Amino acid sequence: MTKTLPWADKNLGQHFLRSQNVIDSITNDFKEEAQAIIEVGPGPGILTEFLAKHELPFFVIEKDKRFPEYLEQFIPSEAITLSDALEIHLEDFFEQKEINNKDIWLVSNLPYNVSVPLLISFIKAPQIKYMTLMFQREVADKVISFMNPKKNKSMGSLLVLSQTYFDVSVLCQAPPGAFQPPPKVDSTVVSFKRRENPVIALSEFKQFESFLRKLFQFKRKQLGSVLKSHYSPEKLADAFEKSGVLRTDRAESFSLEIIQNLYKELR
Ligand SMILES: C[S@@+](CC[C@H](N)C(=O)[O-])C[C@H]1O[C@@H](n2cnc3c(N)ncnc32)[C@H](O)[C@@H]1O
Repeated sequence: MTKTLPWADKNLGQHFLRSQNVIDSITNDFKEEAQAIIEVGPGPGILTEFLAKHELPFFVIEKDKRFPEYLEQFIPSEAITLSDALEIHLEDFFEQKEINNKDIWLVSNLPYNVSVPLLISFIKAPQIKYMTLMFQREVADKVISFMNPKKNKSMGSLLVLSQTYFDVSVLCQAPPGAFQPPPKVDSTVVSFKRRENPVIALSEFKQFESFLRKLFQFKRKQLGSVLKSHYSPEKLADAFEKSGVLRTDRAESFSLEIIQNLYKELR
């Protein structure tokens, strides 16, 4: 960086990366198959500087008006969209930028307060084939923790949605000292690769998400009582039998496969 870092705006979740190891882990996660790159929340351009070295169409979306003057050291002003990423419809955005037919790698050191809704919007955009995302560790645990498919009790919507549509793996951990200013929490970098043939088609995302909302609303309650107001007793009995679950089971302990099967039986 040639310019000194600006002061960090806490309301925008600003913690700038300073660990070269973490910067390298993220930027080295580049896949040769990627045909375009998007960075969300580039800040003053700590990752941008490295990402811009690939000779691919590259666009960034940043909310803070102070940053274009920093980012323009590395990318042309036309590549910078000054906006709230949550308000952007990604598929329209890709079309405007003429990358809607490309396989996109999306990179983001995510602002913690908006990481979950942003992740959902990334999952829904089919052009995004690869992602390298930094999360607060607790959020990363909800995406990836799946140590024992039989005993796991942390099953939830975020894990199901992420892993139905992507293969996910942890790239590295980032302690508070990896950032300036240091956050109060640990962070985790997660790598995502879109599944070519997901068990539930992306076109059913909305319906699947709404099923998961019902399923996990009371995830410690027995399945039979959680779902009884949404489906007829016959339909439920049939779906439970075909998916190999009991009405006394609790959704928090299901495997990904059981949840996908249950959805398919009940849709
Ligand atoms: C954790 S900082 C990361 C900065 C830089 N990429 C880095 O790794 O050091 C998060 C960045 O996201 C930006 N940001 C916060 N909310 C945003 C939103 N809704 N849309 C776009 N950018 C946002 C912040 O201004 C900040 O630049």
